[in-house]
Amino acid sequence: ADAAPSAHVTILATGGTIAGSGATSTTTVGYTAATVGVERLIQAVPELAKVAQVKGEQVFQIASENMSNAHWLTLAKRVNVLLAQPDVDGIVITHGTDTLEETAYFLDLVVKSKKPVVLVGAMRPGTALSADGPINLYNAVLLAASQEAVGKGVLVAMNDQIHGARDVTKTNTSTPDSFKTPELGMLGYFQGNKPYFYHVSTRKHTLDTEFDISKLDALPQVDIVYGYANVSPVALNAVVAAGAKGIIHAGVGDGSLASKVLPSLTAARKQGVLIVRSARVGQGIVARNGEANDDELDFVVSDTLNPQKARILLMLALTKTSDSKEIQRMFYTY
Ligand SMILES: NC(=O)CC[C@H](N)C(=O)O
Repeated sequence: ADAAPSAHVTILATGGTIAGSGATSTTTVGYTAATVGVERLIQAVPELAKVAQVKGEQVFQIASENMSNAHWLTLAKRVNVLLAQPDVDGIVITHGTDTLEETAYFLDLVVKSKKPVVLVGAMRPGTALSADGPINLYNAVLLAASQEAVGKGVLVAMNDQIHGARDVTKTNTSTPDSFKTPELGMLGYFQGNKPYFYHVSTRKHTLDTEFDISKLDALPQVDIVYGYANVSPVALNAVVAAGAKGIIHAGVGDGSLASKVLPSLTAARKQGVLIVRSARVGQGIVARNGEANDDELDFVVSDTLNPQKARILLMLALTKTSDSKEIQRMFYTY
């Protein structure tokens, strides 16, 4: 018999379609997410035992549209405790795909370890024909058990591809190839039971960040307001009235600010609310002093972060400082 694999990987299960089940084998929408427990996920892929000694923990059992700041703090603290143990070599987190990229980026900024952390989900429930969960989970464990993944930051394993937390995004509502890193590029592939890396991000992550959530039990309120034709400041004003400490403006184009919205943004900034100019487009740079005079307005630009990831960085930034120049530096660092 083969010797047992030496790497120890803990699977933290949080719910999603990877733990979902549908009425029939052709049910690929309208199924129920977050029903199958972590032990059954592990039992469904006996091949995992060939690549790592696997342990499971059910951290949550939710659809990821319900992921909250509180869930993130609980999850990140658990990840840091586990990775500090000598008998844990890597972590896999099973997750709903809707906010998987957000959880991945949050962890990328707060995990204090070089050991691999890999997020994985599925686009089809386990009951479906050609369910993608089992192979995705197998690849994720393979990656978390690998030396290649050490020091690469938080990774996402989907559809035989390896993506980096900062730049990956869900691009399709339902197809198995939904996760992509358009333009900036995925990091690598799985093939023949091995991960292969080709790219690394130039941005800092994990051990090289300045963020420490170990003593936090809440994160500052940061909300996103969307730009569109015929926009009014109603949504923005509501968010400010609700007490937001920061706002991500998901502007049209390269982060343009409509003249009907600008006065409310300026007023919010004067009240101390941090304003980040981001773009709903999803790719490309929002340039400082490009589409608006950010120096004069005292706004921050998101660089290439999409709005939902800019929200995460701004929340963490606000746990350290309210200085807009410092926060701008962080947006060019992470
Ligand atoms: N494919 C999925 O995982 C989507 C299921 C659910 N909406 C979630 O994100 O948890």
